[in-house]
Amino acid sequence: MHWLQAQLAAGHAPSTLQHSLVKAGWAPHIAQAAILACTQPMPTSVDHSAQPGPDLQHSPNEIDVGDRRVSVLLSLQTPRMALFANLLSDAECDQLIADARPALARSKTVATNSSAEAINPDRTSHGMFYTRGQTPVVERLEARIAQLLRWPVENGEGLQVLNYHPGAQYKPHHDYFNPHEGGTDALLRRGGQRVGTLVIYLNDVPAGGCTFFPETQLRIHPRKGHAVFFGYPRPDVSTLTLHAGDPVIAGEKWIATKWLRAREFR
Ligand SMILES: O=C(O)CCC(=O)C(=O)O
Ligand SMILES: [Fe+2]
Repeated sequence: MHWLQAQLAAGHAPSTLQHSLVKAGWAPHIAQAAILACTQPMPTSVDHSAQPGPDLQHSPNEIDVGDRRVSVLLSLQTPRMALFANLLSDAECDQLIADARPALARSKTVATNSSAEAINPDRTSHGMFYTRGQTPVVERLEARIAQLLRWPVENGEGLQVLNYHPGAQYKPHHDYFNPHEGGTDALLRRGGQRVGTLVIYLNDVPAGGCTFFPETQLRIHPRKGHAVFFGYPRPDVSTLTLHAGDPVIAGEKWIATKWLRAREFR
């Protein structure tokens, strides 16, 4: 830590230092966590006001996430949202799809009335979950997300990959667990509420397949390597985070979704 602090103080870029640590044999997420600890105050579980999100205080147009620079294309206060480009390279998107393909099954969503997984007719895509750090690309991506959204890797659910064919969609929903439904208590035991979502686009969709926010009439058009973040500090409709996956009209849509929990997700 002292060495890192000295290097940073001497003006070495966090991304350069991270490369050095990884070259020296550090796991990418450990290297990134060490640099994060030296450069940014980490939210802790005792800080109940902390929320995930990018640091946009000084209107940066790019954010250093360790091993690349992510562009900020759009940001909004309410709903709390940001659109990013260059989170992943084309090759990384392709790799995530290739590794997910064999594991695809009919998508399931968590039915909060039973806390069991069930086929959900509102979601006509196919999907799978990676475990945290399951592949090198997943590990790299999770480290970038932690830096980009200033939220610990451990608070993230495993990355979910969804594949939509023409006609497939995800009807309007909230990602937080409804506090008034019976199964929610059991879900909250694994890491508390969901407090933010990052939808990552893994391919270009010729037509349709936007992520749509009906309350603001905002549409995010999918673009390979881009990602949209939205945060919801309360599990409440006032966050204006109702959203949907529009039906795909032509081609296919592939996304990876990272849900962030209030606490460590186990
Ligand atoms: O398909 C989309 O664009 C949205 C996906 C989504 O809402 C989710 O994965 O929670
Ligand atoms: Fe969602």
